Amino acid sequence: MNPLIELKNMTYQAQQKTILDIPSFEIYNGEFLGIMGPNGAGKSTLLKVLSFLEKPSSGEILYRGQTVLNGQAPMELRRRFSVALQQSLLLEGTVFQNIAIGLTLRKTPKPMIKEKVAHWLELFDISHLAKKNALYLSGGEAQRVNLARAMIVEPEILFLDEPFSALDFPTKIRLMEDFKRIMEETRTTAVFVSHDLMEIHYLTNRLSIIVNGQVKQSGPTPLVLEHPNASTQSFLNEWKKFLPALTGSSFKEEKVLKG
Ligand SMILES: Nc1ncnc2c1ncn2[C@@H]1O[C@H](COP(=O)(O)OP(=O)(O)OP(=O)(O)O)[C@@H](O)[C@H]1O
Repeated sequence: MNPLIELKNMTYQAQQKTILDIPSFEIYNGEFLGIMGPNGAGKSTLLKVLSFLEKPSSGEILYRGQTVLNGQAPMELRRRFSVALQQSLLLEGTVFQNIAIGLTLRKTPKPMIKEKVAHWLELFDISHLAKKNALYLSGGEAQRVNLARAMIVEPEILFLDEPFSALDFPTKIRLMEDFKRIMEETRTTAVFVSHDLMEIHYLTNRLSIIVNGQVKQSGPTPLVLEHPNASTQSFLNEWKKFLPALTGSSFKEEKVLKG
């Protein structure tokens, strides 16, 4: 199966420092890919390169097997993706208007916009907020609007950078449950940067661990969590202390150490 996006020998440099050095990386159709790693590892930068928001310093980006010239995707290609960040960045106007933005920009006919916004308001359980000023929402409500705004354009890939991390625990759990159901129903491909192992475990089916700008381990999420390699175990073991059930309480360090 051809990946949707593929990186080959990609580096990203800033201020004479190599931030990312990634020989190969793939995003496959239909997967929910997690990207996890310590602070400053390069997760957000990788997400920006994959979503064409940042241009790599060297290497190649392929979209459906075709090289994207200079890693600089045309607007037509960038519009196939959506990005949702930790801060919901909602604009002055109603919730309805905020969710409609992507369709308005694409000059979608008004009756269709109305129909689609109603559909996504319902899916995210925020129909009652449609006429509310988007700048006066709670954190959980604002993030629901943010995700509905990203999903309404039916992106080929949804890129998420810590969208749940500012939410209190009960709000996060409720939103993650709804979000997971929506992602499964729509079969949307997603790439999800998170610090939080619980979020990664709950949502993703494949996981890449980034340390110091390099991909140190990739694989099915449960496998990576249960069997970290020599490069990822010190990072994952920190989590294991607090969430033994997620990483496998019987996780066998001795086994990994022995190879
Ligand atoms: N434009 C830039 N100029 C200089 N340094 C940069 C630039 N962009 C990123 N960096 C540095 O690259 C490193 C990786 O940053 P990035 O935000 O991608 O990491 P991260 O893994 O997402 O971090 P966190 O988990 O703390 O959000 C950091 O040390 C950051 O300071």
